[in-house]
Amino acid sequence: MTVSVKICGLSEPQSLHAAVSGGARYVGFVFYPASPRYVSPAMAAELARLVPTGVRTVGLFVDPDDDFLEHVVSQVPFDLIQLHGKETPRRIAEVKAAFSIPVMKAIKVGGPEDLAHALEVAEVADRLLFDAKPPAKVTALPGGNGIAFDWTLLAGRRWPRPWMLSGGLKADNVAEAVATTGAEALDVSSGVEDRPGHKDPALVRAFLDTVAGL
Ligand SMILES: O=C(O)c1ccccc1N[C@@H]1O[C@H](COP(=O)(O)O)[C@@H](O)[C@H]1O
Repeated sequence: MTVSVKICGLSEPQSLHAAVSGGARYVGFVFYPASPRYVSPAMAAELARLVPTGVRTVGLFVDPDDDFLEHVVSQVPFDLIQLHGKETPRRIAEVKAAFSIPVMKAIKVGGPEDLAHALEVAEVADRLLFDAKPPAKVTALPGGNGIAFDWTLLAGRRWPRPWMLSGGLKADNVAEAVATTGAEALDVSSGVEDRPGHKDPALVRAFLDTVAGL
């Protein structure tokens, strides 16, 4: 089985190179200002120039308004917009219509009830992304927290859209994550960092090598 990988939160040429040379099929840039992985549109545009044909660029946003999306999208070419906030199906449809770029919507999974919501989202989003819902007591970002969820919730489930698994993935748990969920695409951010917001090229390569060996 070929499992594709998105390395998210890239902000430097070295880690971008490690991602694309190691076989990542997607690279993600974070436009959420409170994130340690935030990149300016100008920096993302420079990095996007280094992305070879065949690797897809993803812009990650959290509840963006149209002005902010326009500001970024006019500078950086994206193959996919990732919405990682509280965007409703209606808002997802608006973003698709306004920017003509496919949308991947993050579903925060805490329990089975969140998966019912995913079916509603799948009516409008082009792709789904399952991430962990941080426990209420934890002060956390809307994503990129290195927290995994109960993967058995996805076991045996089928979805009407292509989907990615994310949340707390790293080289030493990814085999179990894929075996449990059947995921054919993965998204990783903090699991390939040596400190918050800083990708370690060696960890990026180790993750990609592990996935390639599944
Ligand atoms: O990475 C971030 O900083 C981020 C900020 C705001 C929303 C989402 C973010 N990242 C996404 O979160 C998941 C899980 O990441 P991790 O591997 O557990 O660190 C992933 O889909 C990232 O794209």
